[in-house]
Amino acid sequence: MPAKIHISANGEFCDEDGSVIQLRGVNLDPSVKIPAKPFLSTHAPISDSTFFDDADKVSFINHPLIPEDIEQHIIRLKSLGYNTIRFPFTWESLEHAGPGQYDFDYMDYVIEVLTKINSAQQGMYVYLDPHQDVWSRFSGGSGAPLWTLYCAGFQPANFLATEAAILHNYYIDPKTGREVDKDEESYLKMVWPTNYFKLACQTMFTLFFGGKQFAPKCIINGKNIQDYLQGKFNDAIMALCKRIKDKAPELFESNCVIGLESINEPNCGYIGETNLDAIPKERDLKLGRTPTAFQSFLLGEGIECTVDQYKKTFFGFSKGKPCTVNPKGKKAWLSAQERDMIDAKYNWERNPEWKPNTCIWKLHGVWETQENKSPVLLKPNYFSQIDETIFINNHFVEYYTGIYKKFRAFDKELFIIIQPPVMKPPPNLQNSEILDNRTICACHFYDGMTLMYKTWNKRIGIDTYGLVNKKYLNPAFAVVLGENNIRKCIRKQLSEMQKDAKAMLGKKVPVFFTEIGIPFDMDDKKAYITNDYSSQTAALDALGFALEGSNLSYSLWCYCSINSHAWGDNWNNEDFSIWSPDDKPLYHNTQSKTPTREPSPASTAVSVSTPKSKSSSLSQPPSFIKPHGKLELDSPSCTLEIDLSGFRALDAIMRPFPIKIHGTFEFAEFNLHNKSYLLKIIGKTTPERTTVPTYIFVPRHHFTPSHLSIRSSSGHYTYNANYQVLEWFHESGYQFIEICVKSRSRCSTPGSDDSNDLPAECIIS
Ligand SMILES: CC(C)CCC[C@@H](C)[C@H]1CC[C@H]2[C@@H]3CC=C4C[C@@H](O[C@@H]5O[C@H](CO)[C@@H](O)[C@H](O)[C@H]5O)CC[C@]4(C)[C@H]3CC[C@]12C
Repeated sequence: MPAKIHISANGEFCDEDGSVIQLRGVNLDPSVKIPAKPFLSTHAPISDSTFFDDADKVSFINHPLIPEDIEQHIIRLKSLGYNTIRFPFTWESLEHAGPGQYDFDYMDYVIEVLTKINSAQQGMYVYLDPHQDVWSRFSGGSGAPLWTLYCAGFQPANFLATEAAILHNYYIDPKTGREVDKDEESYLKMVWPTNYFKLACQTMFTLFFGGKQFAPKCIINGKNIQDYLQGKFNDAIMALCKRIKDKAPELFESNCVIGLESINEPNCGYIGETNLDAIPKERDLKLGRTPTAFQSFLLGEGIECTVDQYKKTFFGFSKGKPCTVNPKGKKAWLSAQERDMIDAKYNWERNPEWKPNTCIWKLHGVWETQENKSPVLLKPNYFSQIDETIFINNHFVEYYTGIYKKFRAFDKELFIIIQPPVMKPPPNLQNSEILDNRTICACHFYDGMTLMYKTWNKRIGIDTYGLVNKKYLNPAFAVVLGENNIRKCIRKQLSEMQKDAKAMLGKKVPVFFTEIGIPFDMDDKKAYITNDYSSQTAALDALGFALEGSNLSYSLWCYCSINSHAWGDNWNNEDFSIWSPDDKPLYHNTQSKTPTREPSPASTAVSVSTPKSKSSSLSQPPSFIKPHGKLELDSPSCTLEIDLSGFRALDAIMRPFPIKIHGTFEFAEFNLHNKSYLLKIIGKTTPERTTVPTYIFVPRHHFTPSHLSIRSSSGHYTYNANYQVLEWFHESGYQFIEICVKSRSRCSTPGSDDSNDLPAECIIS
């Protein structure tokens, strides 16, 4: 069983003896964003009202995985040395039928999936992610059930006409099943996040986090809508956790399920907007038709508006021709009759002041209409706050306190992972009662250029984190030139994110990149025809380089079991999966060796030692080959079966890393081009000669066992090729190890500045 994960005084993941460990893996998987029955990907056209009428009858069973296939997927992930899975699920999957009406069959299916993950060889660490994107499927993303939008008084069937949200589904021609692809009418690449600035999503997040302050009239069943929604959301998450504990307590006891993350990518909605009559200057993302907040209120009430339109150009987003949107009499709000029916169905009783068929922001006096006059924005600064940190330190903290308390009442030892808004620092919680020693901070990182342009630009890069956090007086200063500088800039961004998080939460809180990834459909999907994934490999290598430089734990976005070249991850045209059934032939085409589903021959296990080092008390015979047996390693990073088929950009995904350091981490770098790996650590001081090694994942894919060449500052090693694990028994204090392949006379890892004081090189023969 995997060892229990502890946290060191410096906020690193470690075992009970303080040996530093790294959590590495994927988000498994994005198919949880869409129902499985009926299969409703975002490229299912909406041709009639069943999309909405039957939303309470869907089932998510079989998303993320078909139970029979689980072991094979887990073996594949373990083949990369991965030990951890971020397990997204949606509120909708648990409570689609109506408030408090849980889908226990789905919960039991989740338990089945987790149990199978746990029993696949040494299992995997799993943490749960209540996932959302732009609130829900019905507002262009994933997450919340349809009834939450009804609860706010919305009529989602009219979001298309009022442009309250942009849904991929509306861009599919029901006759052909293909995407409409006519310039301004097409669904633009990465347009879905613009929903964060549209009426539906922005209102929902404002109500969820700040309903009591900004929408006091929105009272439902005696509660402000903020408390109502947060209560239902938290209860649904806890219902799943409790069901797991009741039905399969071993999943917690055996360290399979290790924790829960707070809501994915929380968003401030309108909170903090200073002028509802303008597009905020600080908004980095402007694409397609872009109404101001006030214009979106008007459109929501069926009033025609002429709105700005933005295009992506070489220089970022630039304004094009304005465009007139005419909702043709439709409103984004439920009519009196519709709302009566909905309220009767869900047993809702609303505050009589809450008028139907009316924008709730009009109801709260933000704007008004008078007969024969143009609508007037009365309070352009209604959501304005004294400074930008108000949302994170107040509204977000209030929400987080709710889930924290419920989760801690349920369990004191599991991790709780706090996730601030994307690319922003967390709240200042030092000395707060809601920060404990089993808390982790989640960060997400996406490189703006790679994400928006879907290409790996080796010449020009952007300090995305710096840009988003307004660290530059002029955005032009965020530009970096040349691939090396771009790589270093990404590394600096991740390390700054870690530093900023620790400045807010304290150094004892580990930072975990629970999402990081790249689009694979780069360069207009060229790789799917040419099989040349070099752009994707370079982009992923840059992320790997950045992460390993600080020994950061991470979960790549994503592994999608139903990925296809045609529709990517089956959601909003995204294609972030590191694996695709459509790429299964790739491995055979590009590799000389075929994947093994069996242990490799024993003769590939080799063991070498360095010559006695200057200060060494660990002198060993110059070299020996130890017949290897089972590895004494309680990490899920080990597998005897290896299956690499279907991975894309495998060279960059498959990386050496320290599974467990007998000591603490100093530095690491994997050089993909010359296949060399350098690790620097501070070995633990132990009174006796140490018998505890540092375990390093050394993938055979890069390091052919018969050609391994290793040198280090001290100690000896045993390479177990079956498990792809190197055991390095070293001395205490500053230590390094360099691993490369034998063709070169010496290892020459960039970043290594030790070349002069190295002991004699040791090469395995
Ligand atoms: C020169 C460039 C054009 C400058 C770009 C500046 C901005 C437009 C971008 C800077 C930061 C970007 C945001 C970073 C992170 C995001 C989160 C992401 O959601 C998660 O990612 C997965 C892949 O998209 C998704 O499937 C998961 O479900 C999500 O959890 C969505 C995009 C974005 C908001 C991104 C948008 C563009 C920037 C603001």
